[in-house]
Amino acid sequence: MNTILELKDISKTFTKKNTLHKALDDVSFTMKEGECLGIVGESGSGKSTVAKIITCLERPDNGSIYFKGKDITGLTRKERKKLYKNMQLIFQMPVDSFNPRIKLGSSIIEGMLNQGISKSDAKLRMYGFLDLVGIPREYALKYPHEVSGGECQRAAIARAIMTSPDLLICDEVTSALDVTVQKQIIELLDKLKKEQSMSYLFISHDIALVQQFCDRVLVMYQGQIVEEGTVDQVIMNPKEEYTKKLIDAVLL
Ligand SMILES: Nc1ncnc2c1ncn2[C@@H]1O[C@H](COP(=O)(O)OP(=O)(O)OP(=O)(O)O)[C@@H](O)[C@H]1O
Repeated sequence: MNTILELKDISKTFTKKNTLHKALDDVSFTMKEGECLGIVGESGSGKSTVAKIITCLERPDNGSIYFKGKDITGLTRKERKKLYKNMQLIFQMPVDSFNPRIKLGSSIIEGMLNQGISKSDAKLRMYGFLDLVGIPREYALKYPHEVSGGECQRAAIARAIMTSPDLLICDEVTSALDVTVQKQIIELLDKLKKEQSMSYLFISHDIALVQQFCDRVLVMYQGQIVEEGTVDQVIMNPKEEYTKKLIDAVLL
C-alpha cells in the first residue's frame, strides 16, 4: 500500500495569555492509502491542531507534511483550494461549518462549481449524495438552522465526499450529537468506508468509537504521540501508563 500522508517532525507553538504554549512537539506519523487511522487523547493534547496543520489551516513552526508524496507544508491560499479536492475535513459543530445565509444545497455544490463542473451536473450529483447520506433531496433548499444537528452533519458529510477526496479527516464529528444520532452517523461513515475508497483520519476522544471504526491508532498527550499501533495492540494491550489511564477512564 502507498503512503497517502506523512507528517515529519511537526511542531507548533501558540501564544496563550502572553505565554508560549507548545501544542505539537515533534509529531511524526504516516498513513497508508485506504487506512483508517484514529487519533485519541484528552482535551488539549493537540488532536485538532494536527488536523489543521494537515489541511494547511495552520502552519507548523517546524517540520514537513507530504500528501501523496508532495510537500504541502507551505501552500498558498490558491494551492490550498486545489488540495481540498483531494482532502476534506468534517468538524465537530455541523451548523458552524456551513454559512448560515446560504442554503445547504448551494453550500454542498460549491466545491464542484469551483472545479468547473456545470451547475446542472453538480445538482444531479448532489441529489445522489443526499440519497447516499440519507437526507431528503428537498433539504437542499433549507438553511443550516432549519435542520437538526444530525441532518446538518449528514449534509456536511455529503459536501465533504462530493469531490471524491482521497483523505477524509473527521474531527470529533459525533461529539456534539446525542447518542442515538451519534450511532447513526457512525453507521453512515461505516457504510461509506465500505462503499467509497477513501483513507480516514478519525480524531476522537471516544476510545470506544475509535476501536469500532479504525485500523490503527495514535495516542496523543501534551502535543506528542506517546503510543501507536493497531487498535488491538493499543486498546487491548496498552503499553504506556497514559494510554492505560485513558482507557480506564472510558471503562469506569
Ligand atoms: N489558535 C490557538 N491559539 C492559542 N492556543 C491554541 C490555538 N489552537 C489550539 N491552541 C492550544 O493548543 C493546545 C492543543 O489544542 P487542540 O485543539 O489541538 O487540542 P485537542 O486535543 O484537539 O483538544 P479538544 O479535544 O478539546 O478539541 C491546547 O492547549 C489549545 O488551547
